[in-house]
Amino acid sequence: MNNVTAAAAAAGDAAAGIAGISYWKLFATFTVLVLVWDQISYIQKKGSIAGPTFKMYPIIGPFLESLDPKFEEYKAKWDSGKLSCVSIFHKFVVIASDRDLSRKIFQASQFVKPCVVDVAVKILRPQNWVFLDGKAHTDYRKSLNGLFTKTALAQYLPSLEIVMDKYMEKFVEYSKENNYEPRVFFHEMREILCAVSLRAFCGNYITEDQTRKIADDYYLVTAALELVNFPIILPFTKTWYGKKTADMAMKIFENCAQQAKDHIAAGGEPVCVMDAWCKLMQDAKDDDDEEARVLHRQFSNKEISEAIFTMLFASQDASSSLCCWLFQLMADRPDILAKVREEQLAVRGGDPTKRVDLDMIEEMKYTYMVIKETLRYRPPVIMVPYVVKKKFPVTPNYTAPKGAMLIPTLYPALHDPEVYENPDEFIPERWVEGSKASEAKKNWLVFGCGPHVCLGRTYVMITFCALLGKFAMYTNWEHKVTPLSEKIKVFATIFPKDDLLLNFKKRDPITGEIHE
Ligand code: HEM
Repeated sequence: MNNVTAAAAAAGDAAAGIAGISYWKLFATFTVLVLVWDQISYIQKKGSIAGPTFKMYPIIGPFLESLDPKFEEYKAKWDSGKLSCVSIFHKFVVIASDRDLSRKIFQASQFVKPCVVDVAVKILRPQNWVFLDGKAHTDYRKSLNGLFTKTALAQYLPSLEIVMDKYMEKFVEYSKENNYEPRVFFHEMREILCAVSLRAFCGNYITEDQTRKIADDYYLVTAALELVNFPIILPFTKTWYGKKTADMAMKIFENCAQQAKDHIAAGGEPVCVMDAWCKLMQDAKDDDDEEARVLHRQFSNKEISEAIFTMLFASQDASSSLCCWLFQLMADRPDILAKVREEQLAVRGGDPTKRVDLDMIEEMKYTYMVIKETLRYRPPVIMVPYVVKKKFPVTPNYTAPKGAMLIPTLYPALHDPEVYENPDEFIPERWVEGSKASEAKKNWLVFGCGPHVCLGRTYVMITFCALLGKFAMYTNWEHKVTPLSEKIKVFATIFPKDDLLLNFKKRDPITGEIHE
């Protein structure tokens, strides 16, 4: 007898006993029916893919484990089969750990759309563009793409460099206060990334106090939007604090949007994302091209603030993750850092005070490879949850049911030994032009692919080349290696498990001398 018929037979027996019994028996029977239904439903949805034969814990499934996700448990799941599954409460989750299946899911917009936790709609607001699907989403994306082209990014770089300079001083100062003993830098890395992003998005319209407030409180949003969270916002819960923080940030952004509109209306040059957006709107107003007028219609301050919040939301955790691993890896591999330093002086023609620009960044070939390898070795986003809109034949043998969560993974494709020799080693040189790794475009899933591919992917590469370059020249940092440094902690994205113990000192960019 197979599992499905066994469960159905049990349901039949239970139903037969209902007549003429007391309330508690009725209750017990009802409970049994629900439990049996839960197992049958799971077994049917699971079909032939990898996963437990029955739900080990009825109804809840591995809910308790999912509250504290462990990288090793995810990895074991990926290794269990190209498609595997798990069921938590009524949610049936299918995980694809194969490169081609992941790509297929990312690109199947007729069958899937990004999955957001119920509470995200309340925090990011229902009318937010991230919840758009199909053509409406593609059109909105077209209007945002112009804000992240290389030409647009070049305009933001000078003000980003000022933020980087300030944080180099700060990091040295923090270390001095701690007598240059290694201390946790996880929070400081999140702070610098938040400050850099907010300067890129809002320019000088956002004050330092506002930036600090958002940077300090932002983790409340991450915590509120964890995959497993209570869907109703009750006072003083994680989601309540998350919503308060998001509302506070969007209020600030609304105000910045008006200032950007005024600046562009007065003939000012764009120096941040909001400026660039207002300029596109202004130019489109007088444009003969109907499409340009539609794409760059007059967006309200509220709309701009909500879109900017999604950019912060999308960038903050992933960029902080990259930053933590990058500084850890560079400290642990002085040979690689020495090459970065050499290149940084060379692209400035030996003058370290030369301000960074796009042409200079395009010459930073080695630094670029270091960033790329960090993203491959420790991809900040390891999985992206999608939801099935209509029955989706993922393989000839398996159709994902409507309503299931379908999760393409990124990590396995980026550690594929057939493409990346010794995938668990950090080797920037594997990215030289024409190499096997650089030709394997299909494996490069760090930023996803398809209609929702990361909006900030070029921005990430450019800002991190600038950031690493500046820190490498002007500071020296040491990393206290612990048994947990290389272990992975999952907090939306991935971080070193010991929260990154560092100290920073000033460094002379020409002589390499280190000062206390
Ligand atoms: C290391 C840093 C980053 C990583 C690894 C990363 C990765 C990703 C991934 C994997 C996705 C999902 C793609 C898909 O479903 O196909 C995504 C989406 C997105 N990212 Fe990033 N991201 C990073 C930084 C940023 C930054 C700095 C921004 C700022 C603008 C940004 C904006 C977005 C947006 C808006 C989306 C949603 C796009 C859409 O739905 O159309 N990301 N990112």
